[in-house]
Amino acid sequence: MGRRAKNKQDAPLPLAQEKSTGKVTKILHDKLKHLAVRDRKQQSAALKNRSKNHGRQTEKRKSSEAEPAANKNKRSKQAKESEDEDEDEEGDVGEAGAQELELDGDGWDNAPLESDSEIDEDDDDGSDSMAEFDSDANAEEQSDDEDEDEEEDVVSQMPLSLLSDDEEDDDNDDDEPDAQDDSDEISGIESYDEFATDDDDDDDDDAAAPVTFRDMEKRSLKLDAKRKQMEELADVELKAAGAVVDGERALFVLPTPEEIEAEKETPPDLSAIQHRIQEIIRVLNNFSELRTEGSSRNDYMDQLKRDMCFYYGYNEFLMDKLLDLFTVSEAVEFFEANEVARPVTIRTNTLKTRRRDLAQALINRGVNLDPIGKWTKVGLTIFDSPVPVGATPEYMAGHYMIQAASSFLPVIALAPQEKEKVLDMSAAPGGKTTYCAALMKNTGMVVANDANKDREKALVANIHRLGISNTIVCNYDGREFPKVMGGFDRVLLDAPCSGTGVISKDASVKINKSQDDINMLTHLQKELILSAIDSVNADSSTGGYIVYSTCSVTVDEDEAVVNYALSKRPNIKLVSTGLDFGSPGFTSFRGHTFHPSLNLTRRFYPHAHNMDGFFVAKFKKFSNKIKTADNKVIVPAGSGSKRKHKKKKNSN
Ligand SMILES: C[S@@+](CC[C@H](N)C(=O)[O-])C[C@H]1O[C@@H](n2cnc3c(N)ncnc32)[C@H](O)[C@@H]1O
Repeated sequence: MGRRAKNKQDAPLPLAQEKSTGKVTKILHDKLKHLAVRDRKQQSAALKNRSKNHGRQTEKRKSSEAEPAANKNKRSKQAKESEDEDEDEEGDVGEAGAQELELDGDGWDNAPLESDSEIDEDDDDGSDSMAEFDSDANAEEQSDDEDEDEEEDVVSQMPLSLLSDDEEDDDNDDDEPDAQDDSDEISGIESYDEFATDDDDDDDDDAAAPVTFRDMEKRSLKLDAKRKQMEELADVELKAAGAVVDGERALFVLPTPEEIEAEKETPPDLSAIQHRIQEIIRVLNNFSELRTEGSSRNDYMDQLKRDMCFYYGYNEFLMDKLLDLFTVSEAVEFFEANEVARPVTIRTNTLKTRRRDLAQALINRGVNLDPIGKWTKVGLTIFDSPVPVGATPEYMAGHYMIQAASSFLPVIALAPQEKEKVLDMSAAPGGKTTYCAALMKNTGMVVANDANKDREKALVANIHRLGISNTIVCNYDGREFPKVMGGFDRVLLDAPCSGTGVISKDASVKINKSQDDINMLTHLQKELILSAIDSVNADSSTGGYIVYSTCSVTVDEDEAVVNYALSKRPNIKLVSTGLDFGSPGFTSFRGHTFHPSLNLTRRFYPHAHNMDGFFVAKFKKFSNKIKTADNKVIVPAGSGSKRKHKKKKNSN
């Protein structure tokens, strides 16, 4: 993964290096770099081409193969995000969302990163002084630095003739190879010939490249022969697999009950089960044409569920829940994504440092990193690190928090402002509390509560390590809250949940959840959300917001809880989370209809967003009074900034 981050870079050298590098050396260095990049491009084109040829033949058989989906998704997403990040660091979502709503003032990210925005502007000047690099440029710069090391390795392994060729050819583009290219071919440098051939064949690469070769016809014949050979090979392979006969797929037939019984007696053949999963999905996706006589959709679904439970290790309850949520193909993507660890991400503690300084410090320790994405100015993805990320001097000094990318989202949505009074109702171990405190620049007050005293130890430790001084920790059941303390400008309820969004971190969720667990959790979540709402002061001049989040993807714990809150508290409404990615929440689900505004909530999935499964809803409380059905007006204790006690009339 680190290589990916390295490869994408084409940024200036880190300043330290540039300062100490003479002009001539730099030119030479740039040439070598150009050479190495070109060489790598050629090699990857060659590889791509080969697999393309082979892939075309096997595509039919493998069309529904979901195995690489999550990884591919992840790769392209990360690459895309990184590219986007390079292009524009200004368009922060939290900020944009807040502006759009005209509710959150400047947005969270302006506060700690004023300097960043200045830097962004300066960066556009094209100046290459260190002070003018924004954090992303810096991260990029470092990756580039590593890239150069890698490139030097590549260069050192290159044939001398090729090296000198590129040196001379420095200013030429790949699409304008010169006589030197030809002479290379003549002199029989095999690798060059091969690269050129592959390049030639690669649609994605520059189309002008092939015109440089003299014996095009010979090469073309050679290429045809190679292709034919590959086709034959692929055919043999496919026929051996019994999947293709004369270009058609063989009819997939469900195993009989006897065959299923016999299967149980033999050691499980995972690849056969995986193949059957794909075949059943293929049939289900084109049922009228591909079904076999006598087998119903339910027969296929039952077999599919059995196979997926076995193959991915889920219990039937969760399998059913997830198949309610996703199409079968998407469910497979979700399962696959859960088999892959999410990238390690960290959040810069802007109370102590800036992202670019942190990135530089970590890079100096050999850490390979990149900004998470353009939606955050404080997050970094760690691709690899020679030192444990939780034990660097920067970590110890509180310069960052190891925090899942998804865990940034509710705080971005909450957008706490300086000098506000904020409640984090279930705060331990404190990723979100400490982010709130940082956005508030250690002003105002954060009340960090959690019902679990043990977990609060980590919360307290993080608060100290990160240098947070505006936060108090308390240990109540959140349901007591409006009575304990109220009148908050904003409340975050990052609710206890089943964790179905974080299976890649905790695989036990696959088998240890039942409907009873979900029922218990949703009951608690519903009580907590009402407490959270009642703890907010609707008359707050800057706030009046509640954010509800879970790391679960079940509708029971997400939309259903939010819908419940809307029905019980007519003094609130859903507003935009300010997050411009994620899927909209469900407005109806399996026969249940939710309030149409549920589409303002956001869902995040590992297979779609390369982050933990997550749900975020943001409410605005517009009144402290609740009108009941029989027209009574109730003012729940804790809504206003001060609790009002009626004076008892003295009976004497
Ligand atoms: C999802 S975790 C919170 C993670 C935390 N917000 C963070 O970002 O680090 C849910 C938390 O809810 C706490 N919790 C469970 N029941 C609670 C209750 N009745 N009142 C308050 N907190 C509760 C758990 O102890 C757990 O720490």
